[in-house]
Amino acid sequence: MTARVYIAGHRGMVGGAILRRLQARRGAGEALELVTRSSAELDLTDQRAVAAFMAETRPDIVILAAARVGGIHANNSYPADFIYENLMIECNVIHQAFAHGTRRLLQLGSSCIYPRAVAQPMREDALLTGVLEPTNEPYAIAKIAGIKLCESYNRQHGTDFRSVMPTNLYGPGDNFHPENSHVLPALIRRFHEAAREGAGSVTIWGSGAPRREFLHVDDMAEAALFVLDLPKADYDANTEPMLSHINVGSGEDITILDLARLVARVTGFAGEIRTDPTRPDGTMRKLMDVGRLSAMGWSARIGLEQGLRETYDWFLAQGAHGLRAK
Ligand SMILES: NC(=O)C1=CN([C@@H]2O[C@H](COP(=O)(O)OP(=O)(O)OC[C@H]3O[C@@H](n4cnc5c(N)ncnc54)[C@H](OP(=O)(O)O)[C@@H]3O)[C@@H](O)[C@H]2O)C=CC1
Ligand SMILES: C[C@H]1O[C@H](OP(=O)(O)OP(=O)(O)OC[C@H]2O[C@@H](n3cnc4c(=O)[nH]c(N)nc43)[C@H](O)[C@@H]2O)[C@@H](O)[C@@H](O)C1=O
Repeated sequence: MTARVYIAGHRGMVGGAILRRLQARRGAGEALELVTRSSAELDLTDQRAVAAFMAETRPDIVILAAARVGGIHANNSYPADFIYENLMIECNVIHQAFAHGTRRLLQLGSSCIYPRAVAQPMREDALLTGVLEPTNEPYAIAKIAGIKLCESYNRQHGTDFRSVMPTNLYGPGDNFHPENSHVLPALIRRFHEAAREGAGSVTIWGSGAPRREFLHVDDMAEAALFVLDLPKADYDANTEPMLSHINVGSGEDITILDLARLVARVTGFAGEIRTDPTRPDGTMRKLMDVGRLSAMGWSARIGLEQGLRETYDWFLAQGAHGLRAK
């Protein structure tokens, strides 16, 4: 029987990578009907619109990769947008999927759900054990609510709603906005422009000392579908009813200064790298414990330098007009 799969957020970096992978599987003969809507066609913060869409399409499977997403500056500048839009999207999609008989759902959270001073690497059971990082607390609260929505519907209604918690992601389709993006695309753009203009120095935000873990979006898409495809008994055997989320990461982290040096090398920038202490560092370290997922049989394949080079090639191929405006 053909499975109808709704990919929410298919125009985004992660949703796009998941869609490409599912299209390839359909092309290889798997019985899949893929349903997509842009935010202009369906605003997922609109409860009535989401209810009508779910009633019309009745997806068997929902992949929730739509969210209000941004880097440290965007999170810090628009906290109301980040908490409101993400809570609304999650409530509407998860509830209406339940109400219209979706048999399995996978939603994406984030590594920022964990307390800011938590032991590294961060285990799934560190959730709700301490104070969150203030620069992204509203977004993190919404992402924690997403996990608890899934768990609550599973416990009360017997649904099969799952959550993956990705580390910092990058790759083709990323947002290269100079202020609102995450660090990796921001640095690709800044170092590329500096190399092209022959600038003597590039300034990165904060002290350069924070450590981050980066995962290529193609690895992320593969991991998401790996978790989605697990038989329910296997998912349940590896999680607990009230601790049901699964970390996804590469298992390796790097300082922001070393990341900047790597980006400089890849983009051909040979000048000085300066730091800007007036910009926030955010959490000093975020490294996922990926033991739960690797015990199930998945681990990352794309190394940071290889992934960075591919992403830079994609960035160059877009030209200035192919990049997102905000
Ligand atoms: N990027 C990262 O480093 C990380 C991402 N994540 C999570 O992964 C998921 C995907 O992120 P990513 O692909 O990077 O984000 P993007 O910003 O690339 O994509 C998000 C997508 O969500 C859609 N969307 C946003 N608001 C609405 C709305 N109101 N109605 C309908 N659609 C909406 C947008 O659709 P449209 O284009 O049609 O407007 C957009 O394509 C998110 O849940 C995010 O929190 C987790 C950890 C790290
Ligand atoms: C995925 C994750 O993303 C966000 O958290 P974050 O990890 O702090 O994200 P970031 O990529 O923006 O920064 C990482 C580090 O890098 C430094 N940094 C240097 N120079 C630039 C720079 O030019 N831009 C940016 N954005 N950061 C820079 C920056 O100061 C910080 O120390 C949250 O949205 C959170 O909610 C979330 O889920």
